[in-house]
Amino acid sequence: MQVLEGPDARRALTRTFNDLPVPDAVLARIEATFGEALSPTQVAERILADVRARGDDALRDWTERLDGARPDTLAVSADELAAASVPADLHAAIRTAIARVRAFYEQQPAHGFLNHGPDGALGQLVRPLGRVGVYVPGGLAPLISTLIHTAVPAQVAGVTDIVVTTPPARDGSVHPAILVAARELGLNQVFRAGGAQAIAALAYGTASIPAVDKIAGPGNLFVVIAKRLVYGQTGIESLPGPTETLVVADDSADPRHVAADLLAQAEHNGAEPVLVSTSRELLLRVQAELNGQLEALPEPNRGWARDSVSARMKVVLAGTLDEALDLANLYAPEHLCLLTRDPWSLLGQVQRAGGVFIGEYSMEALGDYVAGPSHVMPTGGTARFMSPVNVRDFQNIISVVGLNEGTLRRIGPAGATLARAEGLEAHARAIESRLPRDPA
Ligand SMILES: NC(=O)c1ccc[n+]([C@@H]2O[C@H](COP(=O)([O-])OP(=O)(O)OC[C@H]3O[C@@H](n4cnc5c(N)ncnc54)[C@H](O)[C@@H]3O)[C@@H](O)[C@H]2O)c1
Ligand SMILES: N[C@H](CO)Cc1c[nH]c[nH+]1
Ligand SMILES: [Zn+2]
Repeated sequence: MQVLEGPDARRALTRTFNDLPVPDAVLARIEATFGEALSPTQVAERILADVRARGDDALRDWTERLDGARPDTLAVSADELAAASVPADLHAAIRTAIARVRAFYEQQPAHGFLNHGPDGALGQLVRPLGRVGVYVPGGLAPLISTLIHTAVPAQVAGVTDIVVTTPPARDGSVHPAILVAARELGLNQVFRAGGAQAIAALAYGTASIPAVDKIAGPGNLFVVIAKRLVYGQTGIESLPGPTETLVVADDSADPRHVAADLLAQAEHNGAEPVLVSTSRELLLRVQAELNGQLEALPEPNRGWARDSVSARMKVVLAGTLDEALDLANLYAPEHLCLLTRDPWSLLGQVQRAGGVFIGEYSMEALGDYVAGPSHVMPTGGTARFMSPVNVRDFQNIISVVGLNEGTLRRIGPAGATLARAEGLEAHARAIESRLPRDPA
């Protein structure tokens, strides 16, 4: 285990989304699939251009090539949706998750205002977006919860037209629990498409899949890079890519729990686990725990988690908790987990993270499912300027200006003066045309 300290730790935790290293396994799969060494961006560009040009035919070809399935119909039929079923405990858990996430977002202030005062009226109208696309990852694992954690905030915002895409299994089916969750949410537009090809379909539209006003939801590198590339053609909520968890732990932390929390996220595709501790002793004990817990995982999870731990895990020894928090803010993790003697005392120092998980009973894995806030959170350092999925992502704001004559008289001259300072004479005259003329 290489333990980073001081400037080495700062260097290792400094990053931007644009220069994230691409895992060797991803590069190897690209070369095997495309027969040449391309970057994920070049791959995404190729797929986007092809789907834009050839629509559903391209979508079917890429789905066959990348997911090994060639579904006859891209849309999940109403009968298929109605027939989907899961064991009763899973069905109940889906309902619990929906209720918890809905109850959380119903508390988010998301209304506008319109103040009629002495100036006339000024305000903001808040309107739900028209049509929204929700990407549900399904490469390694069918992320049932992600559908809930993306669609519910959109519904709370008032969006009624929601289009869901998710990669199909090799037999062309969509996981029944995703269909049950869609049904519970009242969603009936579900399509079999994953990766960059799904993002292309949502952005440009195809004969089967309608173009949307905004695409939300997380995914692997190909998905988030494709989202960034289609931004402008359509909206995107953020760049929630391969997951990452930074645990800050002191000597009071239980190494079993620290290891469990790191491994829980390590089993996601391309995940990056980071441990920052003020205790060298704890780092050693967590390392031993990690090895033991890894070996106890079943396959394929063991393989997924081992890849993240061996290829990307970072271990940092900080001099103090202040330094630990400083490093966490620099890294701006998707998840920041505080496992220290007094975790609440650190909250004031948290500046940049997708979500902060405080203490023993708020493990991030619970946040993935039923805590309440959406688990769709910015990664790759983008938590410096982006936020977890929330109601505001699914609304637009329209400014309202309805001033009266008295206000025009009072503030009009300042407007005209600024217009002339900008060299914009027509602006100034438009303002002055409604001002009373100077009697002189
Ligand atoms: N940040 C968040 O909020 C958040 C939430 C949930 C999941 N995630 C992340 O979502 C990701 C899910 O990844 P996944 O791979 O399991 O599912 P995914 O659905 O994101 O990606 C699968 C798709 O990737 C495409 N693909 C795979 N290899 C390719 C290649 N070589 N070239 C072109 N396209 C290729 C295929 O089309 C496939 O359908 C994980 O990295 C996970 O951490 C993030
Ligand atoms: N931890 C992932 C990224 O926040 C979300 C997830 C879904 N299912 C399990 N985990
Ligand atoms: Zn997770």
